Amino acid sequence: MDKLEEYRQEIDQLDEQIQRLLVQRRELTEQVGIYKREHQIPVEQEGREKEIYHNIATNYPIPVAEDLFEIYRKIIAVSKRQQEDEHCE
Ligand SMILES: O=C(O)C(=O)C[C@]1(C(=O)O)C=C[C@@H](O)C=C1
Repeated sequence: MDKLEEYRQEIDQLDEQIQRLLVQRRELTEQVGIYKREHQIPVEQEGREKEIYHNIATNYPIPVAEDLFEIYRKIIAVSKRQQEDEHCE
């Protein structure tokens, strides 16, 4: 097997783990959404989002942290949309 194929197999394995974790995260944020609805708490929690970005900035050097910020902006946007949709049900 050539080297490129080997790299891609490794990427596939990592992607499986990432997807599994993202689905677990999604299930949790769904529960958070239900809790917020029951307790009339707004979906968007700016302070919590800042904490998440702060944790990333603390754990990774700038170029890596910036890439992670970009990915997390999307993850959090999707989880807020999911919670907003639950709010409408
Ligand atoms: O912590 C929350 O309140 C969540 O709903 C989770 C989450 C996230 O996806 O991490 C989503 C929306 C909030 O604005 C902040 C964080």
